[in-house]
Amino acid sequence: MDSRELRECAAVALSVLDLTNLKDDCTSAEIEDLCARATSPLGHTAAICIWPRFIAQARAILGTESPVRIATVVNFPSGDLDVATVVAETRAALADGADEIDLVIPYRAFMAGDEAAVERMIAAVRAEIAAPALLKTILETGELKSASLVSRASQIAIAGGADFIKTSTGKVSVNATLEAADLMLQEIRASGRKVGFKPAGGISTVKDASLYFRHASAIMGEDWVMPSTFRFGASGLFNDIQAIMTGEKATGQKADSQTSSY
Ligand SMILES: O=C[C@H](O)COP(=O)(O)O
Repeated sequence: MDSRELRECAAVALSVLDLTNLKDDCTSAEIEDLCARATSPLGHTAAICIWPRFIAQARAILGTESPVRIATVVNFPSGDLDVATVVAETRAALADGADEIDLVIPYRAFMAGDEAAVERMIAAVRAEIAAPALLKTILETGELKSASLVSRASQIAIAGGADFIKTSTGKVSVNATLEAADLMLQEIRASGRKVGFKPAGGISTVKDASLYFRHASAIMGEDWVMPSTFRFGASGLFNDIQAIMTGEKATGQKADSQTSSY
């Protein structure tokens, strides 16, 4: 990848970034900073992704006409809450001004063989969310441990009406991987539906981002990577995007390869 390609890649990564702060100790000052970075002179991100308690603050900062959407998380990060609680979280988030709900599926129940628990959760939350708001389902692929479970969880989420399937919370030891991306993208393609893909967790360089772009384009086609179908969930990627777009960081090295985890 030459320096021009890396700069182009950085610009695309910015446009599909869900700029994330889901730190347990996130502060209001950090939300102000996140909103500023999401709307910097470099261009705007697709969204910010924040804890529910900061939605109203972010909405007040961004206003109602902002191109930056507000994503939040429910049933996060354990995936263990009951359906009524998660529905209440979702309603409150939408009332506060969220545009996108990132729902952790009950992945532990799923791993124990309870597919119906996943279907019930997705159906209940889906019923609360009307366009243009979006439902993203977090599969926590690093915990699923097998390719067949990643594929099956993707199928259930897609059948349940998810607008996006997302790899990870960023809170477990294995987060986004290229192999999980491959499995999830294959399921999106096989479904024939317009479902987006969000790799999340541990993606911190534009070179990493380029590997996901390459995968997505190979499976879904060259023009598929856009905010309506592709997002990165990342807290640190913005720094590398900024360094490359402003020329602070020398470019021109080749993208590194990455190994499989299944
Ligand atoms: O949903 C996004 C992840 O929580 C972000 O994870 P990260 O902090 O490893 O980029």
